[in-house]
Amino acid sequence: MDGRLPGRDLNATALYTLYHEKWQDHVKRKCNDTYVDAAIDKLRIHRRDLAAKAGVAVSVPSLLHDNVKIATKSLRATAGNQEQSYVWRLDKISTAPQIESHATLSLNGVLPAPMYETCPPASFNHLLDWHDGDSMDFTPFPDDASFDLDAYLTYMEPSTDTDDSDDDLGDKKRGRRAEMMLRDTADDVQQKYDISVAKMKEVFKLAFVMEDDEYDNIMNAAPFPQERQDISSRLDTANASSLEEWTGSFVQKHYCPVPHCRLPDCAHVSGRTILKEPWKSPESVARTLRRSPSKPCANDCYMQNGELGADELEEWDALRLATLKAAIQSYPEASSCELAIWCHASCRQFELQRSQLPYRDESPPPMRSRGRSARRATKIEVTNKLANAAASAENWTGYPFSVPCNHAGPCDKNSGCGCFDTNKRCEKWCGCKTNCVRKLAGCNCKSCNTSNCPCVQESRECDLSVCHGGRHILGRQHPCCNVLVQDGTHPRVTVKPGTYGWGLFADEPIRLGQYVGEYFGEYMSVEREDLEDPVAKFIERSYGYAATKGWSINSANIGNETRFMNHVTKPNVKARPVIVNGDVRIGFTALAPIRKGEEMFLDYGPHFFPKE
Ligand SMILES: C[S@@+](CC[C@H](N)C(=O)[O-])C[C@H]1O[C@@H](n2cnc3c(N)ncnc32)[C@H](O)[C@@H]1O
Repeated sequence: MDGRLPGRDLNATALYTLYHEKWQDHVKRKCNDTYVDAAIDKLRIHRRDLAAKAGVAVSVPSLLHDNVKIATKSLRATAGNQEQSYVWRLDKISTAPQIESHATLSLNGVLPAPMYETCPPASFNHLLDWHDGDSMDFTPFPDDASFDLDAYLTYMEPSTDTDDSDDDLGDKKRGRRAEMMLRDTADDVQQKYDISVAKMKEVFKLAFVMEDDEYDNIMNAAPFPQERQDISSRLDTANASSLEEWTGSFVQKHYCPVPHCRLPDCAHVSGRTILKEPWKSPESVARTLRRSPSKPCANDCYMQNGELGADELEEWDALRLATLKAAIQSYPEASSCELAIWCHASCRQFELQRSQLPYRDESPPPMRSRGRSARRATKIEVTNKLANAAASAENWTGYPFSVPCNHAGPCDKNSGCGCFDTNKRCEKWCGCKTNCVRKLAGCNCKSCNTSNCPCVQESRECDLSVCHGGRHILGRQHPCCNVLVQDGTHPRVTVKPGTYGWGLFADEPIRLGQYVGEYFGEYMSVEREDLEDPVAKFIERSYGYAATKGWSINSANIGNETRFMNHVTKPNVKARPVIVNGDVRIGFTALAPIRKGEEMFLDYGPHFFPKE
């Protein structure tokens, strides 16, 4: 017993009492801009207290920035028995006293960088299911003792004012205010009652008679303490030897393999309990290795409803069959119950298709190719006009990633085709026929290292399952130079105090032109990024990288080491946005040879730092 009341005691009256308390709190607090300032102050005080406790020793190394030698000060401090490394940065090369910003500590005008410099790792870009305008709450690494979650959540509360007009903004604010109060109530309920989240959601829905959308918004984002803690405890730091390994296993545990699904812990993930082994491509596939499920699954299980009949066999296209093979090859011992989601299929249908496979599977390793189309690439089947439109990311509308179309008839203006409407190419995941003119037929070049390659011309990486008739395999008979992002091989790098706060350093020599990594983060609409701007200003760091006109990839809340690359006007690394299977991704390559231990820099462009 943890002192909580039994869940059955939570009736509507008890719930309303809690809700009413929240409502009164809210009225008292008068959540307005002053309140947001107070939250920032709280964070400042927290940091100052932490620093005040520290024993201070200062060393003065010097740094070379844009060929100017700058003296910097770094400070190591001890808080309790824990040594902390504070990073100090020079805001301006000036001896004039500076205005204090996020901390009251200052040393000759040098300001400490904020402490929460790390965040959960990502190995692909994410869009949240409650998205369309919302963003992920910042979740620091569990080792970041200084991060004050309460203060942060308070800070993130929407500011409210007395604006009672009926305009959209007023409605939106009122809606969000109600949402906050309900979330706080949910939080309280979990602390007071021994009740499962599922049960609590039920009670809420009943008591507040919510619309489905409204209910989902609140419940998906509710900071249930238990679920929150789970996220950090699920990051298995102890058993991972590198950030990459950690990232990889985190993603595998929390994201399903369905290409366009980017929902952390989606229904597929919660339904799967066994697929948590690291991804490896096995030597061969033997069906005898397969585990037998102990009970039928909920996805129209093959163990139910009698013998599987050949007449139930659906006609699957080459991509789906290749996905099926890739799934089996990756997890030979997994049952069809576990793998069916790879093909968006029922477990019964998956099992049937599986039974048609030869005993040994000869398909290529899944990391190299998500699917293998039987289609031969002979010529480019699209008009120049379409190619030009697709090549210009700036002209795109809608999401910066592929949303498969699915409709009757050809992909034209009459069919309600999303790809047509947003002027994008159809991808292999799309529901249209393989000969759809909006699909890129792939290239037929030798190695795709010139601008003659039609994929390169459209700023796309080659699709190894389509280009060269599906035989365009890295490092083999038809080597391809245009799959850097998909291949993902990059040199080792280290994150440590750099020229401006944290920086990224080469851990091994890097060749000119070598691929150095990809920028991962959260897909954020421009509107959302504007809302996050005060936070970026407060922490004095921005992590948004424009992917298209309306969207950026923002690593403020989730990202990888590349988020630590600082800016100079003569950089040694350059970014190259590229379309990979319909998604805009940002890869980096070296602009010059980089020595081991050298800091890696980007040019953020003319708009990042406003002109003085
Ligand atoms: C993408 S982050 C780079 C990593 C960052 N240094 C950190 O500690 O997390 C971008 C932020 O780094 C800092 N920064 C990078 N280059 C800078 C420069 N040349 N001058 C001043 N600040 C810079 C700014 O605070 C900027 O918002």
